[in-house]
Amino acid sequence: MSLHTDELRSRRLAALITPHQLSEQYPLSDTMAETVLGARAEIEAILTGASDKLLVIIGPCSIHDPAAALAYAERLAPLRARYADKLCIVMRTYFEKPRTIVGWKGLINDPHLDGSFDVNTGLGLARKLLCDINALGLPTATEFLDMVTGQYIADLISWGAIGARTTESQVHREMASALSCPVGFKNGTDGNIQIALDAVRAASHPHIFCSPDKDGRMTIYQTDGNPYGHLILRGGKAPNYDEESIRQAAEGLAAVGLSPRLVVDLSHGNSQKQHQRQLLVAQDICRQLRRGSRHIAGIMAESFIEPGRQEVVNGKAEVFGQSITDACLGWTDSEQLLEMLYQAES
Ligand SMILES: O=C[C@H](O)[C@H](O)COP(=O)(O)O
Ligand SMILES: C=C(OP(=O)(O)O)C(=O)O
Repeated sequence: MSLHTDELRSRRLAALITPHQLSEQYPLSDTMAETVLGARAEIEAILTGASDKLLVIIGPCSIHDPAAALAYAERLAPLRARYADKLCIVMRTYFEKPRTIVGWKGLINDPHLDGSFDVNTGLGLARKLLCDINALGLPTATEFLDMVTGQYIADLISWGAIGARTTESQVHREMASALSCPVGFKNGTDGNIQIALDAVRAASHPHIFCSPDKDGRMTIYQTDGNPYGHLILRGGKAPNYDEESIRQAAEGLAAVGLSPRLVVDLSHGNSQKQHQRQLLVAQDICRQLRRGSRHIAGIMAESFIEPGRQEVVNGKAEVFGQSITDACLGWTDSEQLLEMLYQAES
């Protein structure tokens, strides 16, 4: 055969480590597994309404520096314990970023921040960090964006998200139907909630899903369906955290036989990407909680050690503990946010 008709626009860079090889390097210990299984059960009870606790998914927009993320986790872990009677605090550990057009796609894709795309190193850094954080007794949350890389870390994740840009994607719904953790679906970037309601329903069904197995063999999986899919209101062209928007969304869930309990993202479209506005959104949510709202199962916040964001220059992020993607609340505001949520919970 002398003529080639495919692989004309791609070239091999390197072989990918297998999930099994990576988990041999960074194994899931019994302590970590207890953190994961305990948090998943807690979150499931919150989503069904069996528990009155508030789920709080909080942490950086993206992880770019494992040392800074671990320093943040070491601050957050004692607060998870302190507020455990009313809040279920889970750290955002986002390693894959969906981009509106192009941009840095996260620690797994480009761990050195310089376009060298050392994916095997990125996977190792991500898995090691998840082990370290779960070993602190702090559960972790992530967005599942890539169809392959989830297999390397899913055993260490207590809560998953499908993002606004992929909620309508059939393969992401199929992946969610297979995941062992509860999975939230964001409304669309334009504010469309219907696609997320459809996604929760689709993911609750069994599917045939093709994915690499833990040894990297392409495999046909039969999924069971995920009974803990739920809606995340993240705003769109306009915010959707107000009482009326939440009531309408809950009605939409109930109308199709789903639990009318949902998560509100304080950031993204709900804060119109102004990080400080997350506190204003939180005040409104606290007011709704004090008035006895049964629809708000949880919130998500973007928070790091330093407030705001920074640009990466020549592959370097100068400020320790500051986001390189969306701007985040700083630590002092994050502490205030958690105290405010705790006080609002009856
Ligand atoms: O949460 C992060 C961003 O909002 C998301 O990745 C999109 O980013 P972009 O619009 O800067 O590409
Ligand atoms: C990308 C994110 O959110 P969204 O999908 O809502 O834009 C995120 O939470 O990091």
